[in-house]
Amino acid sequence: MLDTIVVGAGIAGLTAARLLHAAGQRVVVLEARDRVGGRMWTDRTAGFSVDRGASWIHGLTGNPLTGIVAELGLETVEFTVGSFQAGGRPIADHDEARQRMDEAATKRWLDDVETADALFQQAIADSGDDESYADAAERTLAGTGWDAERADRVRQFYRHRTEEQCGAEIEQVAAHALDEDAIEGEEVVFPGGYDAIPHAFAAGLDIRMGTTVTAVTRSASGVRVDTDSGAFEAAQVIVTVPLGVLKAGAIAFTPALPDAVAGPIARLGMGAFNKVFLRFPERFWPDGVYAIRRHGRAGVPWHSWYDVSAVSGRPMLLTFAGGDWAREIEQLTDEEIVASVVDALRGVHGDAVPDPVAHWITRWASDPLALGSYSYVAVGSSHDDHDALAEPVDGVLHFAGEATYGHEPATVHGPLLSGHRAAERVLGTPLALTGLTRELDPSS
Ligand SMILES: Cc1cc2nc3c(=O)[nH]c(=O)nc-3n(C[C@H](O)[C@H](O)[C@H](O)COP(=O)(O)OP(=O)(O)OC[C@H]3O[C@@H](n4cnc5c(N)ncnc54)[C@H](O)[C@@H]3O)c2cc1C
Repeated sequence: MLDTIVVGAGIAGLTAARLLHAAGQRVVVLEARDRVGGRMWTDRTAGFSVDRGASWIHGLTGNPLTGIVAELGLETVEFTVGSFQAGGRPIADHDEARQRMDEAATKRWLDDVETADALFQQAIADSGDDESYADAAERTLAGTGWDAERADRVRQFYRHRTEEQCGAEIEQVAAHALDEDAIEGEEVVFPGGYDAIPHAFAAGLDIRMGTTVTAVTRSASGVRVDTDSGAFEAAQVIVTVPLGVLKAGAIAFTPALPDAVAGPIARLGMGAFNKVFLRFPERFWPDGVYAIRRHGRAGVPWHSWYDVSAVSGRPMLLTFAGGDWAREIEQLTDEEIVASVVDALRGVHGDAVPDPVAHWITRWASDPLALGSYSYVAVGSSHDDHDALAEPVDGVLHFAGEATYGHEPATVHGPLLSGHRAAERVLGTPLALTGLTRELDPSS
């Protein structure tokens, strides 16, 4: 019998499997896809890297990924988005009439965001668990005494914040959802592709690709894991599939999961966030800005385009769709999506925008092995629900992965740390995180 089965070869599963293997356990990883990395997925079909899932290390300071990247010798490029902060990097802002805002107008807007954010923190602190981010935002804006147009610009900024950070509409997200989102400092991306990390972690592990888990049964002697290609037995199992997969009931748990775990699965939200990369024959946007942004009215999609030329070495822009819009575009064809993005860009830059020569579009919400992009604290849930989801069940079933790490959900380092925590619980002993990149002895 195996010591531990790990379900899912994303960063959480691979971290857990690697630490357990290094500790001498017999471990098998069951992965439904034909690749490792899960939501870390680099597309290299065009001869350069396009990260369809995670791109950024958010906050290098105190981040376990920082040391891992150094040990693996991976190339990075500094590209600080500041977790959707308003200021910082030079952004070419455009007003509702699509005119480039001058320095004074941009500063006025940034000052407004800063003023509102200070009030917003208090409004959030005063909010109960059943109140939404939208409720707190409206209370804040009402307190500013601003006219409708001025308040609406900041309102749209808040909407975009939850769409991008949570993959959800502002009304769906709990007022306290972003309380723990305090990632500061420099951020980097990977010209060679972020999935170099999961590929390095996978080396030396027994990973059964193309193996879809359908059921997990607990018994006095351990666990039985049924898949579409046979059953596996082990003393313990770590399940790292995305929250969307758990919510859909794609894996049958017997006996049924206790409320302490089933409750968080039901209460937490699974957001949708998609990327659209467009490669152009030449640059048409100004040098020295890291994004083009237009201030829109409610319901107007495509508002920010990030210059990712430094990553690919080609003239490329990246834009995002989050929340309802992310789910809507998944029903459109690639051609319809590209036309819609280009139309919005031409609204800003006019005929200077040539037809793109290539595009990459993600559809994470309809991917059956993700069913969304990342989790968020929905109205009625709390940050504690993330960690409650990881509480061991009957001492043999553990959950890990993005949605189980309350301190840093929706990141890469959060699930990495959740895999570390699960491995420690399986062994019942503290484990050093160092050594994740060390070569594994395949004979052990
Ligand atoms: C578009 C997008 C952009 C992002 N950007 C960033 C970013 O810039 N920075 C950042 O830090 N984070 C980012 N994230 C979040 C980050 O990618 C994820 O939080 C992280 O990769 C999740 O790792 P995980 O191991 O928890 O899950 P996953 O990577 O999803 O791994 C779970 C694995 O389980 C497998 N699986 C599912 N069902 C089954 C089954 N029934 N049987 C067997 N296997 C199964 C899946 O195929 C998958 O490989 C982004 C995510 C998305 C989608």
